[in-house]
Amino acid sequence: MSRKKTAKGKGSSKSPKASPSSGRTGKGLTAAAAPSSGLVYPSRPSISNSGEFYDIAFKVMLVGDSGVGKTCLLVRFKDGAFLAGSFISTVGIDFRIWDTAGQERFRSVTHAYYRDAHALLLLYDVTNKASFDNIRAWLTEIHEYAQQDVVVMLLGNKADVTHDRVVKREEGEKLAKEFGVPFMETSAKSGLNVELAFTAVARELKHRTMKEPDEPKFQLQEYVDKEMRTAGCCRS
Ligand SMILES: Nc1nc2c(ncn2[C@@H]2O[C@H](COP(=O)(O)OP(=O)(O)OP(=O)(O)O)[C@@H](O)[C@H]2O)c(=O)[nH]1
Ligand SMILES: [Mg+2]
Repeated sequence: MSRKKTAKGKGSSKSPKASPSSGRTGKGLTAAAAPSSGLVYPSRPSISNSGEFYDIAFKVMLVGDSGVGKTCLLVRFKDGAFLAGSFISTVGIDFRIWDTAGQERFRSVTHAYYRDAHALLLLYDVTNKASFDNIRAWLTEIHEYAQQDVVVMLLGNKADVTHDRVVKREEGEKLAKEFGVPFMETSAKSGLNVELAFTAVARELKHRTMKEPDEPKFQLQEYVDKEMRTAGCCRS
């Protein structure tokens, strides 16, 4: 999603806007506090941990009930690792990665961060029916607090679990269709579709930003389905 610049780069040629803060979530996705125009043109290029520069930054957030695996999904994407064992619930907001807390008591804090988010990855846990049932409430909340054109993708996480699964993939697909959002199942444990979830959102955001007026819209769900077919990974 980000266009790399050389270390000598001085930001975009378009009029620069100061970005209050920025942080890298990994692999080309840059999370930043962004103006509501949708694009971030930092006064100086964002620099990643690996020393690469980017001149476009998007703010992507992970949301969903406590325990659905938001932190694990991000850690898997960023570090390629799985946080097994004890569950350390996120407190408030993790600024490093724009990972939000799912617990109700932090909701007022996380609302404040929706406003300038460009994309939201909305997670439920396929082994937790309540987390799936709460998706409608999450979508209502997103509608209320986020930008109208925010990119939302629904993710059914913990797809690696078989015996304790209580939400079928078809149910996730149906709900996503009802709300007109793209959907896929993921697993922070096995890595299933994790990279794809982030890159698909990144492609959508980049396409929106770069697209010529007469160019057709990027079809996120089509892209995801095609990628999954190519990988031969997840459709039964
Ligand atoms: N089997 C399996 N377990 C997972 C997966 N993702 C997360 N978990 C487990 O689920 C628990 C909760 O994961 P977290 O990532 O901390 O959940 P969270 O959504 O960040 O929770 P809050 O920070 O409270 O909002 C942990 O014990 C993880 O090990 C997954 O894909 N598969
Ligand atoms: Mg967390």
